[in-house]
Amino acid sequence: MEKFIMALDQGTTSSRCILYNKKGEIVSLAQKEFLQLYPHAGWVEHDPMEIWSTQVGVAQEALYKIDATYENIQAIGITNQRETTVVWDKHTGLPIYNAIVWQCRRTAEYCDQLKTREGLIEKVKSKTGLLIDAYFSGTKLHWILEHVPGAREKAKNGDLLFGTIETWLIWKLSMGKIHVTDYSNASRTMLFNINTLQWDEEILAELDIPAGMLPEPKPSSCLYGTTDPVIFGGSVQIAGAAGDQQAALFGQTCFKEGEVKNTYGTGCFMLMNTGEKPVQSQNGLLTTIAWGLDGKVEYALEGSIFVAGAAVQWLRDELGILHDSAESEAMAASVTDSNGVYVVPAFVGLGAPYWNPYARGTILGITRGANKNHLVRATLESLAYQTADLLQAMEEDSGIKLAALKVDGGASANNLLMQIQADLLDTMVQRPMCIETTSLGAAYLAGLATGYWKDKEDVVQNWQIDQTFAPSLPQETRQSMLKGWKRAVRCALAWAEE
Ligand SMILES: Nc1ncnc2c1ncn2[C@@H]1O[C@H](COP(=O)(O)OP(=O)(O)O)[C@@H](O)[C@H]1O
Ligand SMILES: O=P(O)(O)OC[C@H](O)CO
Repeated sequence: MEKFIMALDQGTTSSRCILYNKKGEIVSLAQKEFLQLYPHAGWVEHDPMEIWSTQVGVAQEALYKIDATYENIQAIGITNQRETTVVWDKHTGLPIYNAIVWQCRRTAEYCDQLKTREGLIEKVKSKTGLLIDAYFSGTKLHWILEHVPGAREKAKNGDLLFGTIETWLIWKLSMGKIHVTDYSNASRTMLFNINTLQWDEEILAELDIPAGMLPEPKPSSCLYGTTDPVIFGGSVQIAGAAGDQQAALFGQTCFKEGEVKNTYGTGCFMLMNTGEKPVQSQNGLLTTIAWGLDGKVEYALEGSIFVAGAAVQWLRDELGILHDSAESEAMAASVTDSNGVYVVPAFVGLGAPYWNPYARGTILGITRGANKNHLVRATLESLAYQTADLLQAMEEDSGIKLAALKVDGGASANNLLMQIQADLLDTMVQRPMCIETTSLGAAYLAGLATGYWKDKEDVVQNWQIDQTFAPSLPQETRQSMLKGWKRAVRCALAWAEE
């Protein structure tokens, strides 16, 4: 009987299940979008039960589509939107509040307070590799304990559990038996010491978080346990887990130091493998755990952009000028440039390298001739400009001049965007055949733990180029476009300062 690896990819906007064969080819795929909740300006939530029901639903659908059963599945690998925080009652299995999503800014003021505590900024940076920011799980967890009636007391009594999304899914898949996280996800909480690979007691005390509610940290490729037989009709091994951006780095087979990928999804995330040593950024990048595998841990430098494909969704859902995201390509290609229009999609503040939670979205440079096609083009360009900011920071931190950028994620399907990206970076952009590298990475991690693939060399050969985009813009035009972007960003930041 042919065996596959099941990758569960729980993203910000949809839950996906993909079954992979040995060649890393997709044999079945099912996907379901779920509700985005915006209870206040700058707040973002998901319903954890909807995350679970869509995720288990697409898993069953992916099996059903090819007439497969649990017996065809060698192992499950999970990858997930990171930082998003769930707290649930361990007796009832019910969340006590909605999941607070990574994009949510509700704890920005609390972060400002934390930053005034003596030595805490430096401590957080050296221990966790992160900055103090509302992006990470720690302050979201603190918010739930402070604001949900009775939560703090229940947590002290040991009745509540915390998890990022992979933890929540593993707990649900095992019907409450397994409470674990992997190192890559743990490294996004601002509570995890990336040097000792343990929850950091000093930071837990600063944020008043009881250690008893935290999951057990484990490598990203190992046997966590099995699913409860009720879910798929029989038990399946759960053997891989990683945050989606680290999983994409793995799926792109960036196994060597200095290799970089950029993923264009809801947000946009550039990661560079820095090997077995954590590298501290001087330019607003994060130090994070790439994965724990083969008894060791590897690290990455990361640039995080909060709004990328989400800006295209905004054109579709809030402005109604697109029917679907893919239409952005034809509309943007119908004009030769953005006609001087700049969009800074700082809808939830700005991430790397600016780290300003109060910045807000701006549209600049509008003249009477500007039309909706220019606006769409300027929005696509904003993804490429933000990426250019990251690459500059990464090259300065690492001292490495990139020869080519490997890309993936939903919006990397947009050829015009990829061409604009190559032009603005003045660097080759390489798109692989499989742009579902996030789920592929999770599949590899699970497959390596269970002997489906032998070793990393066994999967490298699966990576194949679909298209390369070469830079073709005159230097003068490029420099003037980048200069305009910097001015536009200053305006978005100035709004915050007012
Ligand atoms: N052809 C396209 N052009 C521009 N943006 C696109 C295109 N296809 C998808 N997107 C954007 O990519 C995002 C979806 O990518 P995906 O990798 O599935 O994201 P996530 O994992 O964050 O849910 C959406 O925000 C969507 O607007
Ligand atoms: O849902 P994505 O793919 O945009 O990824 C979200 C990131 O994990 C947030 O850190």
